[in-house]
Amino acid sequence: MAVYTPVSAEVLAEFLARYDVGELVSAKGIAEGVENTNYLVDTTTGRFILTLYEKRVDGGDLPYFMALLDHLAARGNPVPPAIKDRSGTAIQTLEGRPACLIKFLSGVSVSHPTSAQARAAGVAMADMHAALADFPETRANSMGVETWSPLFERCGRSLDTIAPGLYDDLGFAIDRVVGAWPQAMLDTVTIHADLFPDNVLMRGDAVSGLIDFYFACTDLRVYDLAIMHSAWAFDATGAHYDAAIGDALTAGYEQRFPLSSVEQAAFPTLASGACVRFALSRAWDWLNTPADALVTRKDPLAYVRRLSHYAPELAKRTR
Ligand SMILES: Nc1ncnc2c1ncn2[C@@H]1O[C@H](COP(=O)(O)OP(=O)(O)O)[C@@H](O)[C@H]1O
Ligand SMILES: N[C@@H](CCOP(=O)(O)O)C(=O)O
Repeated sequence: MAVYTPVSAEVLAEFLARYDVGELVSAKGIAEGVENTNYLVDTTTGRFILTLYEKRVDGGDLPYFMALLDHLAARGNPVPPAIKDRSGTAIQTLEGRPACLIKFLSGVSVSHPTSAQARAAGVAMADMHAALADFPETRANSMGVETWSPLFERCGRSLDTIAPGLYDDLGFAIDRVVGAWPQAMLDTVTIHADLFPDNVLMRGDAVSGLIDFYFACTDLRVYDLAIMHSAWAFDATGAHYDAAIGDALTAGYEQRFPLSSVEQAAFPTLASGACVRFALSRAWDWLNTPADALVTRKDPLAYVRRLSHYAPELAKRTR
């Protein structure tokens, strides 16, 4: 579930009165998602998403995210900008939380993408990177390479309660990946940094929406592709790589941004970095979310296992 902050019909109707969006017809909490509270809101003029930003999104970052969405939407990318109220304000406060009313995009996120869908998603990422070439704002990656060792140490030996030996194995992988990180050799641009299948809406084989930009930041362009590749091209256990999906995704991306030999050589390190980054954030959540919480915890080991594909030399230390 992802309704951390309840909003009553009365409070929502009053909130919507700030906008030219008609009157409230219905509102339902959206179960998908883990970070924020999301409601599907129907009014007499249309459908919207109401998002209340919970603890992981810093309200101070919202102007950056909203400027990014406006920039992409203005260039024809299928992203949902925030709706502005009558005074031109997009970022509001509701029930003590930062909140935005957001354009609803049709489509569904697919659990098991086909090659055609993976290819279309790769094209959509490339289109997004092209459109962001002249986006002037920057934001440091809050889950970037320099944050991994500190987060790892904060998890500490408790990692071994997730799987025996995980502290040593993940520590070994982090040292190797951080030591090989190709920061200075590659383009740094604005990236999505979390373009998992659940953040891509599709209608058939066409991408109808890219959502959830709340990790967007300034980082290596091909790292964004590596994150996407690691998220799309494996089964849920992380043990089985699907080359058809991985290849289709990359081929779609390369229609616009063919990978240079330097980028190709760096790709396994970038993808291993993605494995480390998501293994760590999932492990932190695993250790800090009560087992009976309403949020479904995501399996950190599914990301540790992916390392065996990208970095076989680390495989003997990972499971
Ligand atoms: N603009 C949108 N249009 C349509 N559906 C959306 C939109 N934004 C979010 N959703 C729906 O809400 C769900 C959760 O959104 P998401 O941004 O991924 O939440 P979280 O940040 O909590 O992970 C998505 O899986 C999707 O079903
Ligand atoms: N994609 C991340 C978690 C971030 O959750 P999201 O619902 O905001 O995409 C993961 O799978 O670990």
